[in-house]
Amino acid sequence: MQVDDRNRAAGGERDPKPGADPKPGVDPEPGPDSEPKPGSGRRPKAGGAAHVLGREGTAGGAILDVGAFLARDGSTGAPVAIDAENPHAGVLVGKRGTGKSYTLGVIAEELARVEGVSPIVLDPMGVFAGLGELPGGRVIDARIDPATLSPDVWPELLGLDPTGAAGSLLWRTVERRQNGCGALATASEDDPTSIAGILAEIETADAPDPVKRAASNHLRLADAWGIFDPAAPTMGELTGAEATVIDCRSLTPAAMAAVGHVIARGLYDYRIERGTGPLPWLLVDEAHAFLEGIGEPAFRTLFTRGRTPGVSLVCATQRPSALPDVAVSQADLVIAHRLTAERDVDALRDAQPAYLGEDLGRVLPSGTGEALVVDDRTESAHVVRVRERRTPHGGDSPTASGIEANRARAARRRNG
Ligand SMILES: Nc1ncnc2c1ncn2[C@@H]1O[C@H](COP(=O)(O)OP(=O)(O)OP(=O)(O)O)[C@@H](O)[C@H]1O
Repeated sequence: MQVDDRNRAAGGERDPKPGADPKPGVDPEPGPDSEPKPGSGRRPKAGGAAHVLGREGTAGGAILDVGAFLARDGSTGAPVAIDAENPHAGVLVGKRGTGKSYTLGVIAEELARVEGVSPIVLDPMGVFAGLGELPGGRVIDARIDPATLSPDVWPELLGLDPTGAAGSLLWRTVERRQNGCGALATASEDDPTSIAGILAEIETADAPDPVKRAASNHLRLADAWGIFDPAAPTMGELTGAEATVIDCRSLTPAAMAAVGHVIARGLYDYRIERGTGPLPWLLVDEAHAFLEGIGEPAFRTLFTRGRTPGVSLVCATQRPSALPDVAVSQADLVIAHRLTAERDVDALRDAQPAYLGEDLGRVLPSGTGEALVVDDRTESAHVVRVRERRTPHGGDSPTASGIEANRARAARRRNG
């Protein structure tokens, strides 16, 4: 492991990175990263950032100001930034209350200021609403177009065995309708891919009544999640905004997996097909909730191949052991707040053995807002203090009125 000991070596005994400034304190000479790119209104200036994580050398380009190096005595040193010029895959971990959501919010704020990128936040707790105050920022309800779910994922999404009678009836029905060759596909006044259209098609299917009933009941239950909407924003619309928060409060676990699947897969496919427009950064809080079921393979793809077409991903979770094995091992940026559960420390260390040593549990910083950042590009690790938010952070304890608002929101979803 190579540890940049400019303020505090994460690994203690390990060698500092060759060529790194061995003196604790502020790097006196900000590199060329401090030059803003000409002609870019939103592009943040580096403002003397001494160290850019996720970027080799001193090449210029967009950066995200996230905080400052943290010294052993608790003082802060040179500014620390994250590269935003290139796509990245990151994981952000830490036990409850250590600052994961807050740090994710800092990254989103910074991305919203960068020209040519578009942050999209999956917000399961409603703590990112403050980002809607950013110029061009918006908070939208979680909605997905049923047509964007391929026929094979429907049985699993609805908890049906794809090889069982009801699961395969559903699969075949969705397939026929998406191909425009269902019996009612053209007769229905509804969008042929709507839930109502699929239900109507199942009614006319040549299948035993109990099988049709089972498929229809599961479909109606899913409809009550309130997320299916043929007019849901397209990936082009999502990536066209300065910053988008997708409000996923009150969604069931299956609905979260569906939203995660559609957004993660959709952004990847969109970039593969179009290859133009702002580069999406998908920021996912409580990521383990979205990576269940049908969500998992879509995120796995983003972790392993997302950077090639230009999709960045940052997944925050208090349970790194619940992420797919590729998540931490493929991440080129690991931001670790305090972790105490042995299995979570192990998951982190096992996936990044080259950088994180046996004493990882001991060297993770303990203060709120402090994090160990592992940078795969420069093969180094640093302890940083994350800067304060510019927009309100909504991570406060739940209040009775907040819970009531959640209930009302869930009811609105159910009633369309
Ligand atoms: N960098 C920071 N600067 C100042 N305050 C911070 C910072 N990071 C976190 N905090 C404070 O700590 C609180 C908890 O942070 P946060 O909500 O991000 O925790 P979390 O790790 O996401 O917790 P949970 O897992 O419960 O969602 C915040 O409400 C904020 O007040």
